[in-house]
Amino acid sequence: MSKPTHFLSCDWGTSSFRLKLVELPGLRVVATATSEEGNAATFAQWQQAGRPETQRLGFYLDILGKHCQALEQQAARPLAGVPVVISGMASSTVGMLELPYKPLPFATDGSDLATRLLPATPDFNHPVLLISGVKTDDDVMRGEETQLVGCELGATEQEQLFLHPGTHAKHVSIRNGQATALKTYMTGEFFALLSGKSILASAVKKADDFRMPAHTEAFEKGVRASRHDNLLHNSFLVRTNHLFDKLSRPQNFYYLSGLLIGYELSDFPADFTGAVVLAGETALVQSYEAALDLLGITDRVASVTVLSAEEVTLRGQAAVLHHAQQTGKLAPAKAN
Ligand SMILES: O=C(O)C(=O)C[C@@H](O)[C@H](O)CO
Repeated sequence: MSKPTHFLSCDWGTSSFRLKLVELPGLRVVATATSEEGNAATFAQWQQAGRPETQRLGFYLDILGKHCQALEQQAARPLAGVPVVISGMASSTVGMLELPYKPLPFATDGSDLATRLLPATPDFNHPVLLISGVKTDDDVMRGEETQLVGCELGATEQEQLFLHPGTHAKHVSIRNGQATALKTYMTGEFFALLSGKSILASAVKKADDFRMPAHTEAFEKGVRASRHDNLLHNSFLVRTNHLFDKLSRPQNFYYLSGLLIGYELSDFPADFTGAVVLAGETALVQSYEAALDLLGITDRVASVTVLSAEEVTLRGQAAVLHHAQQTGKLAPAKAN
């Protein structure tokens, strides 16, 4: 038996599927497959198929298997036996196999997260390590716990705050190597609903050039507005900005974004002076960084460290895989 030289990293979220062939120990990505087959769409497909519950895992593994084959072709090497590590919503009610949440606190080195090993079978020739989420009495997360592990925070006495922007943004408090509290904000989901499904939809146009001065200014205007007045009132101004030609539709995109991120960050603990770790997709992280600055948070905390979603996902999954191998849950594979 020797240490594996690769693993398959699967980040299976609500709306997207990402599979990567990753080299160990350097975490270089060798091949990538992405699709819109997130857990919500896959679950809807599964329900439409009307097959018995006993076939659900196989249904999801077929999708995974199809992408493993695509990676095998891309990488031009056999991948049989290479372990797949899955984090995200695949362990939820809409995923391949529902696993119970691990109650907080959890260790930031990934050593005590709840996982399930699905051994390789003739139909699916990879062992699968499925990582479950974590919960408090009134909150949950699936996927971000693995990304938090990937931040490699270390066990310091200084309080740390993990900020993860997204559909369901997460704020997690950490001390002495333990994640102790969690709060979810539906910032991204509210943004999608307001900008896509409400009366504001015709006043907003998706844009991706935050650094354009007119866009940055509109974003900052939104963040500033969140410091006074009511969210329900301020959101309506997206419509009047458009009616009265005060902001263009792309500017309104950033104004609404600034508004919602500003309201989320108004919950940032006033007495927190520790280290902030901001991890997520580049465009969002950029906006949060700007908002933290504008709200004076950057100046009063010890540090703000920015990490990308990809690096923390890969590092987190590799750490959980390592623990599973150390504890004998997953036997080290033959050299692959
Ligand atoms: O476990 C669940 O069912 C969730 O809804 C968790 C969700 O908020 C993810 O953490 C991010 O989308």
